[in-house]
This record gives sequence, C-alpha cells and structure tokens, in this order.
Amino acid sequence: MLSIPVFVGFHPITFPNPRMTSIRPHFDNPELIRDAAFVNGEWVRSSGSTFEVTDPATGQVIAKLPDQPVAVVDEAIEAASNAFKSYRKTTTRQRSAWLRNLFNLMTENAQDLGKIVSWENGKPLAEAVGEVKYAASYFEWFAEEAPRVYGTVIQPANPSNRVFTERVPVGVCGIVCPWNFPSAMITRKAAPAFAAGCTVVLKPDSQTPLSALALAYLAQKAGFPPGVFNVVLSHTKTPEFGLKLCKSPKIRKVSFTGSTAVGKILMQQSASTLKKLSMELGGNAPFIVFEDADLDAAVAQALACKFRGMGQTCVCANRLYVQRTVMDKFSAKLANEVSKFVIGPGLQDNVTHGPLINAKAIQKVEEHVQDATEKGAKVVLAGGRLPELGDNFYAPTILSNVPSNARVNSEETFGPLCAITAFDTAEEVVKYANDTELGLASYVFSKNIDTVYTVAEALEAGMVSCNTGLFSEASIPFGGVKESGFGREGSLHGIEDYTVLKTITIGGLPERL
Ligand SMILES: NC(=O)c1ccc[n+]([C@@H]2O[C@H](COP(=O)([O-])OP(=O)(O)OC[C@H]3O[C@@H](n4cnc5c(N)ncnc54)[C@H](O)[C@@H]3O)[C@@H](O)[C@H]2O)c1
Ligand SMILES: O=CCCC(=O)O
Repeated sequence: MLSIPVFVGFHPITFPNPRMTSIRPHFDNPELIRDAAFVNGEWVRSSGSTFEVTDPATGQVIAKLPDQPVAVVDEAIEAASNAFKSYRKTTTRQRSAWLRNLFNLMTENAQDLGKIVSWENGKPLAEAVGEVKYAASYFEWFAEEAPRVYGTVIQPANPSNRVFTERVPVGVCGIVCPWNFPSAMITRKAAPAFAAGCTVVLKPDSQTPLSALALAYLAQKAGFPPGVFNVVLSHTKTPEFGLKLCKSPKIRKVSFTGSTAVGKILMQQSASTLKKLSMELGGNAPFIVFEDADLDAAVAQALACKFRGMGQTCVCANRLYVQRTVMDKFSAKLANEVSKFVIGPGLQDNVTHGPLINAKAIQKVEEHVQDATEKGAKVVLAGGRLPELGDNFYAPTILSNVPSNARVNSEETFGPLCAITAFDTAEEVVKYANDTELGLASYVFSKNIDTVYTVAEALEAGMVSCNTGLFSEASIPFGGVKESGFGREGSLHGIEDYTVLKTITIGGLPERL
C-alpha cells in the first residue's frame, strides 16, 4: 500500500502579502496607456458615458474608457471599408514590412506591454511578458507568410480556356476577442488579416481593452495606414456591437474567440449576410496519463498546462484521466507541487499565480468543486477563496476519483480545479475523453509510442499534444472540432481564413502552339 500525503484541510500555498488595495506599475513608455477608442487613425474620446477597467488583483480602477454608442461601429466599418480599397492593393512586401515593424515594436515594448496585460488581466508579469512575445510572434510569422500566398493553374476541359486561381483578401473583418489573452488572441487574428490585405474592426473585451489600445498605438507607429486597424469600445452594448458586425454587408468576415454559447449567437446573426466565419470556442481538454509515463514529467506538464492563466485558458487541462495504478501517486505529487505556488497580485515580485478575472469565475470553480465532492470525489488538496489576498483569489483545489457525472466532466471550469478520474484501459479513456461536445486540445502521456500514436489518432480534438502540456506557437494550426469551433489560426493555414479563392477563366484563346 502506498502512503499518500493528503493535504485536505489547509492551504499550503504561500502568500507574499496581505490584501493590497493599489498597485500602479511604472511604464517606460507611458504613451502605451490610451484612454480612447481608435477609428480611422484617430483617437476617439466621446463625451458620453464611460466604463471602468479594474485590476482583478486589487479591485482598483485602472482606467476609464468611453462606453461608445453603437453608431461608432458604423463609423469604424466605414473607415475600414474605405481603407480596404487601397490597402488590398498594397504589395505583399509592403504589408510584410509593416507587420515586421509591429513585431519589432512589440518586442521593444514587451516589458511595458506585459505590465498592461498583468494589470488588467491579473496573470503574473513573467507570464504576461511571455504572452506579449507570443502575441508578437504572430506578426513575425505572418510578415513571413504575407508574400507566400499562392494560387494554382488548372487544366480545364475546354481547350480554348485557360484557368487559374488566386487567393484574394476576404475584405473588412470584424474581430471579437476575450479577456484571457488580452494581446495574443487579437494578434492571432489581426496578423493574418493584415498580411492577407484585409482591414479590421476590433471589439476587445471591456475587462481588458488596454492591451488592444496599446496595440493600435503601435500599429500606427509601425506604419499601417489609417482605417486598417480600428478598435471600438463598449461595456454596456456589447451584444449590439456584435450584432452590427454580424449584420453589416460591408463586413465580409467575423472572427470570434470566446465561449461556445456566444459563438453560436454570432453565427446565427451572421446568417443573413452569409459571412465567412472563424470560431475559436470553448474547450474541455482531457489530460491522459498512462502508467508507463514519466510521472514527474507528466506532473510538471500538468502544472504548466492546468495553471497557465490560473486555469483560464481554452487549452487548459479540464479533466485529468490517470491510469488507476498511478492515480494516487500522481495526485500526491501534483498536490506537493501546487503547494509551492506563490499566489498574489501578478505585478508583485515572485508571484507565480495570480487572481481569477472576476467573481463569476470564482463562483464557477466553487460550484464545480461542490458538485464533484457531493457526487463522491475525494479531496486531495482543499483549495478555496483567499479573502486575505482579495476577492478574486482562489487557491487551487485537487480532487481525485471524480465521478463521470460530475459537472466538471461536461463543462469547462476555466479555473484552478484539477479534477482527476481513474481509468484502466486505453479504449475506456478514449471513450471518456471523447464524451463531450467540445474538441479543442487533448493531452496524452506515455512512453509507449504505440499508445501515444493510437490514442492521439482516436481523440476527437483539433489539437493533440503528446508528452507535453504546452504546444501553442505561431507555427502550428490552432483550432478545434465539434462545438469548439472551426477555422485555424497561425501556421501556413492561418492566412487562408482571411482570403477567398478566386477562379479566373480566360476563354476564346487559340489552341496551344
Ligand atoms: N478556442 C480558442 O482559441 C479560445 C481562446 C480563448 C478563450 N476561449 C474561450 O473563451 C471563453 C472565455 O472567454 P469569455 O468568458 O470572455 O467568453 P465570452 O464568449 O463570454 O466573451 C468573449 C467576447 O465576446 C464578447 N461578447 C459576449 N457576448 C457577446 C455578444 N452577444 N455579441 C458580441 N460579443 C459578445 C465579450 O465581451 C468578449 O469580448 C472560454 O470558453 C474559452 O475556452 C477560446
Ligand atoms: O485560451 C486559449 C488560447 C491559448 C493559447 O493560445 O495557447
């Protein structure tokens, strides 16, 4: 019998400080902090109502921004539509140069941009700077892809015809993004759009708009012409803004990252104008550990995967399936590592894990924990709220023996709950893993290549990550299947979603000589 330490009943996590009420980072380049929307190359400060952006660590108001009227969406669409007329004709080399400039500017300002991400989103500064570099890498990648958009020459049945295809920019794109990656979720869409020759109207999340505005500021500095990148702001009228983007005949594509529920609304609303769509939606990632895996490595990767953004990423492990023979050992090792976390405001030195985004996020974690324990899950590490740090802090909870009917198995928790379930065979775990409407990321850990390969093949997911918990980078096609959405971002395919394939036939030609 293994002797398993169980951490039930106390929080072994260390805290750097008691609750803090105010943290204002120092910015080398204060110009990056904008207080207005950005339309047609101009900063727009409407005199009407405003909304507050708050630091999730302290609750402190960090910015007041215009809560714009819906009419601004029409203005931004008009600006983007006018800009498209000339921008689509720019050479791919020119667009590549602007993208490269923006990559360089983001890289030069990475520390400041990281502080903005950390301030408005809560993730630790090192992780936030990592996000900024990841975000910038999409501009580097698509600077390289811009000149590599190819067509084909086709052999038609009619000998007097000659036929070829070319990829042309789809047109003005409406982009809607979430708060969990305030920078990277935008650049993963804007970079291929700009590279393809499209113009953009972006509506960032009102909880994290400062990163989007800093990006607009740098895009202007990088040389993008007015109207190519427009950022509109709303807190109270988000659905109306979404509706405008979906219904406008001038917007030819809507690209959305967020929940499956909102994705479905936007898809319905886009039907009347038959928009091209990209939908990067929710996940419910299974993280499968076989008994022959390197257990220490699997634990380290589970930590990196599960606790990136304190569990608030679409590719975070949501369900951990561990082979029965090693489940207790794995759970104990995981709890031991989690107990080393230093939780606190992301901008504070040495903090490894920050707050959640808001009260609703904490409530969902609590509900999932309560539901699973009521249904018989065993508490390995009792986490819970950390009011001594602030309203949005939650120490991770680890549960094992989580029953299949627990809510966490069918819904994305999007927070720091590790829900571990035992399995016996590969067939059984593949059945568990695929028993969901979602299919974004999946993870498999085993030293046996036969196991890794056959399980990876059987998993219904857009992305399967084997023996690593971190796989995201600009070079890979990112996207889901089933109700996790469609479209691919990044990679050589990412630009295709911002183009349409046009066929040109030249008829009446003489026979070939
Ligand atoms: N697949 C991916 O690449 C990916 C990446 C990040 C996050 N996500 C998913 O996003 C979700 C978390 O983000 P969230 O809580 O911000 O999601 P959300 O769907 O609530 O919001 C996403 C964005 O849509 C906006 N929005 C909400 N209702 C809208 C409406 N009716 N019309 C137009 N816009 C509207 C929000 O303001 C926000 O900017 C999770 O499900 C996560 O898995 C997916
Ligand atoms: O939240 C989802 C995006 C995560 C990523 O790009 O790795």
